[in-house]
Amino acid sequence: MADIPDITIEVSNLVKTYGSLTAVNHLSFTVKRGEIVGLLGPNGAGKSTTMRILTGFLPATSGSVRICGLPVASHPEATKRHVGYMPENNPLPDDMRVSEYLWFRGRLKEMPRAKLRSRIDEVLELCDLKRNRHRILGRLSKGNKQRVGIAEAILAEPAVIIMDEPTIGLDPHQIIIVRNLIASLRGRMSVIISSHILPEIEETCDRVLIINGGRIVAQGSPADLRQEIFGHTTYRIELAGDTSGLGADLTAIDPTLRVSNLAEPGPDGFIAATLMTEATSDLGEKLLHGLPARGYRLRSLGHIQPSLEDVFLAATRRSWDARLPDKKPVVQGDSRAPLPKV
Ligand SMILES: Nc1ncnc2c1ncn2[C@@H]1O[C@H](COP(=O)(O)OP(=O)(O)OP(=O)(O)O)[C@@H](O)[C@H]1O
Repeated sequence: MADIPDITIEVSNLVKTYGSLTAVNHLSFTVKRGEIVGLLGPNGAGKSTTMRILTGFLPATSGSVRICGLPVASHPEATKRHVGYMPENNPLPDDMRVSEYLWFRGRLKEMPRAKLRSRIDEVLELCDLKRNRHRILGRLSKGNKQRVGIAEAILAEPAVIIMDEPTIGLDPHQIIIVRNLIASLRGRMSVIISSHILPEIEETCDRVLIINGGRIVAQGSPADLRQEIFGHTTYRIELAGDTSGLGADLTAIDPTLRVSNLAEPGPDGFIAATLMTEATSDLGEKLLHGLPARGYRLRSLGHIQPSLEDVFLAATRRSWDARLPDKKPVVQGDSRAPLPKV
């Protein structure tokens, strides 16, 4: 891996038009060596088009893509060697056996025979396919077929793996297996996956790019995105005691804490309260110590995070709002979508 640069994917001002439709609209981003990046977007956002340009299967209208420092447009063959690609609904030849297919694909990738034999054993092990190695592809379950697709993508140990909807149509058990498999590539290969299954992106990816209308509308780690889109964290607590000074007590615990909702006391005297903070650090421990120290009885404390789904919906809605022609120009810092209830 010594010859693999720190930045494995560089996308700069990428544009792809189909006739009058702009599917990818001045997209720019980079991916680091060993990083797992999720591409999220509604249907037609431009995810598959972007992935196909990255893999050299589709020419860009303008802009550039570099894979391991090489421009894809002028070095299509050399860059393909650095990329393992699993397209959406990965088509496999129904009449081949698993190991036969991997052998065939490895030879197409010009892997030396001696190395290929042991590498096939390795990827079969990694993808939990050993007991299926002699089975006919057409008779495999959907989950096993997806794993064969991943095995093929990682076979030649490329620096970059691109997977379009790798868990589409899988049952929850198979999703966990494929998710773990992708996570096992962290640090070794740069991985871009597109998915509609948001919890999966959240669990697997270091960073998320949210795409809408061919543009990036938000990016960052799931935690950064929550902060950027919602700008606050919410805690729900149940406490008993005199709450007339709760606001001041919370400020003493952390100046960013405030009460956003206080319910009526229940028959047992406990009150449910919702607290908000703009702090980026977790204040759970401060609350657990600080409230009893100020005379409150604390029965429960929960940390309510907006899900990545909330972030995704808010980010795409924000971009749609910003593009509406009858809207006032969007001022920086004023572009947030109405906050979903969290
Ligand atoms: N070959 C093509 N010719 C014309 N238009 C196309 C072509 N391929 C894609 N498009 C259009 O480009 C836009 C982006 O499509 P793309 O498949 O990249 O989106 P996507 O984000 O992958 O969507 P999905 O999640 O539904 O697969 C869509 O409006 C689509 O209809």
